[in-house]
Amino acid sequence: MTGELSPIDKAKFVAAKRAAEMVEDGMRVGLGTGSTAAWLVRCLGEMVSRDGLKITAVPTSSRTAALARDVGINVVSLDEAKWLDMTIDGADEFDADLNLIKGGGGAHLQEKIVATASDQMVVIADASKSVERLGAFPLPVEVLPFGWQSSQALIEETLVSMDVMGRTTTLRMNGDAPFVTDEGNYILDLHLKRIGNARQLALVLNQIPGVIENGLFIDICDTVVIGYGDGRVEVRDINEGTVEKDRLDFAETDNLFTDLTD
Ligand SMILES: O=C[C@H](O)[C@H](O)[C@H](O)COP(=O)(O)O
Repeated sequence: MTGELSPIDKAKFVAAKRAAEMVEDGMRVGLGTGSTAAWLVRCLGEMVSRDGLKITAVPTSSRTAALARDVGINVVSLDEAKWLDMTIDGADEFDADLNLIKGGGGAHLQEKIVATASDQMVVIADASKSVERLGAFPLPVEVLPFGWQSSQALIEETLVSMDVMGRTTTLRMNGDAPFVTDEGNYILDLHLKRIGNARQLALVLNQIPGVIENGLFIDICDTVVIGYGDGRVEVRDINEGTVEKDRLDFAETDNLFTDLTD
């Protein structure tokens, strides 16, 4: 029962459930990665099996693909789908302009490709992801394993030249070995504290040899659905501002997803 969920899980769940309502029959939908996106996949799976919703989905990671198949969603590659009506994904941070940091789960490369191949990107997040200025969450940068230390040195030089507050970078680990992305690359996490000019940093980082993609999503997200621990949901649109506030009818919900793990 959702009543047994922690407030943070309930917040993620209600955001995902509200976003799932935006999906219409026949849509081609990009499915994000992470604990919040996993709730969405479960919600959509329920709508497919219970209500006969017909969608074609493009997952943004092997984890999401496995979960989507598991819950009965029709999964295709992005090249098969070609273009998507909507992508729904989580985020590690979002600011007032709906710019994002993503990649906490190391999936931001596929996520950015899928989101930018979509008419609309909807982010689902609990309220703790809302920030005034991006950067408290370490910025993930996917790098080629070949010469990754040279790429790291160049990234650190770039941070100094841009006068960024924090300049520490760390190789993401998975136990004793480097964390490896779905594409076989490494992740460097940039501990910046506060990013002054996120737009410029996003462009500059991607110029560095060996850098595949950074986790800044600038001007990509259209809508954020924010969930709260008491079941409230808020919807913010990039053009119209807050379009829905304090909706509480998600407070008591179905007996769904008790065993969700990500
Ligand atoms: O690489 C992972 C993704 O960008 C996630 O969407 C992001 O880290 C948010 O994940 P979660 O919903 O688990 O906080």
